[in-house]
Amino acid sequence: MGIIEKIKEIEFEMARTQKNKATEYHLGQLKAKIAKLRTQLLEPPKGSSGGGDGFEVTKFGHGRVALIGFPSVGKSTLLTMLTGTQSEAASYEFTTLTCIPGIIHYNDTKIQLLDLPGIIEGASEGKGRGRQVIAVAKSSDIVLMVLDASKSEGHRQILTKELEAVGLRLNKRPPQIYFKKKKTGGISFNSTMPLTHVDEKLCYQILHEYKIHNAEILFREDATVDDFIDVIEGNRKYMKCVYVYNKIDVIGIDDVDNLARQPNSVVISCNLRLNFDRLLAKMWEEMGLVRVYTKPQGQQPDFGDPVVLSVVCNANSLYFWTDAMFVLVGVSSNFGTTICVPQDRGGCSVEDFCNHIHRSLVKDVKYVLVWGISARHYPQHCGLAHALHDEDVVQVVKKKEGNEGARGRFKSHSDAPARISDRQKKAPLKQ
Ligand SMILES: Nc1nc2c(ncn2[C@@H]2O[C@H](COP(=O)(O)OP(=O)(O)OP(=O)(O)O)[C@@H](O)[C@H]2O)c(=O)[nH]1
Ligand SMILES: [K+]
Ligand SMILES: [Mg+2]
Repeated sequence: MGIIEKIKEIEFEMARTQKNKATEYHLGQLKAKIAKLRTQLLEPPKGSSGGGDGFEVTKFGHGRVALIGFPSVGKSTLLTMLTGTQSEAASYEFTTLTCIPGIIHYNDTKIQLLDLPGIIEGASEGKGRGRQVIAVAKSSDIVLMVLDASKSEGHRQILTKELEAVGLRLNKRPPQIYFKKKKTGGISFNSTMPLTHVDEKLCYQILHEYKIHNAEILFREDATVDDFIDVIEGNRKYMKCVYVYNKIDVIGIDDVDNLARQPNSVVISCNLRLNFDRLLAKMWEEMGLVRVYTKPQGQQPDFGDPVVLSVVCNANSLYFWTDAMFVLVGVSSNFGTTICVPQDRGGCSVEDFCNHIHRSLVKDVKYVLVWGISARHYPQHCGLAHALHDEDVVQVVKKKEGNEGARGRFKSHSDAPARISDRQKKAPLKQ
């Protein structure tokens, strides 16, 4: 029996199992079994070099955005309109058969937009070109899920399920569960709050399914079985997704209004060129790009040529959320728990900025001067760990130079008010 048949069989068993306290452990185990099989499915077949007829497109620009959707929802039309790169569009399904890249110029940055073939239900199991399309989605910074506003809302759920089946988690942050495999010592299970979805026994059973007998586990939130399995699998990718409802020219205003109010959604019409500004602004916001302007001593920065950093980690580590719900660096959220910040926080520290300019720069840096939202006063004297904000201006002071004038100059700023006033914000950057 193939992997897909095995998954189908377990799904069937789950569907006919009643959900109650008595079957909870059994269902949990079945979920773990499916997760293991899905991971197997993702491994390239033995003997292949892993790739082959994929859509390898070289990364370009400061970020990558993939257009994912059912056939004929208007992905190619949208790519052509936003980037000027021609991608064939037609009224029949599967017009696009490969990956077509285009470039969006936005806020002084270049963003690579990828048009892809339509995907259909079963894509995660290899239907159509689903697997290749999903691989491209995974290589992107965010996904624009393009939907036909005149079609059923169910399409969004089907696509989300397909992407989840291959380990993508859309608009979710990683579960706050600490998990570490050990060589000896058995299982130590703890939680910082009462758990309502799982208990110790259920977690033991799932660990048993994975043949894990020694591990340290700490639940820092009231997570579910699925969250726990995600943490054990460790290969999940947490991505932002914007739902783009196209073709609003063919539906009524009440329906448009409804769709526009859904979270993370933007309504557009390619035919009428409607709401592209909003779409681009939303895309930009979700990408979490940080533009930093380099200021040579005694000169104005070049505001047309930023160093572009990203606060969104591609790995499973920390995900910075722009939503008000989750607070940036390690402060408490409105769940009353502390969001822990792993060692490798995003990529927007002064150190990341220096590495962007030149690998060897970091060791020569004495400190940097920062103007902008991340600075408490202007200019703030910052070390390598300081987290930069979009549109900050940075002047690097190297070790040799630092001993001379700069320190004295910094002192004169030390009695500046701790908060930035509007007047200060507008003040010219002298230094
Ligand atoms: N009414 C309306 N039709 C649109 C709109 N945008 C695109 N279309 C039409 O929808 C059809 C499909 O457009 P495509 O851009 O080829 O769609 P696609 O998603 O790239 O399709 P595949 O490549 O086949 O997956 C074309 O006939 C377009 O003219 C829109 O905003 N309104
Ligand atoms: K089409
Ligand atoms: Mg197309």
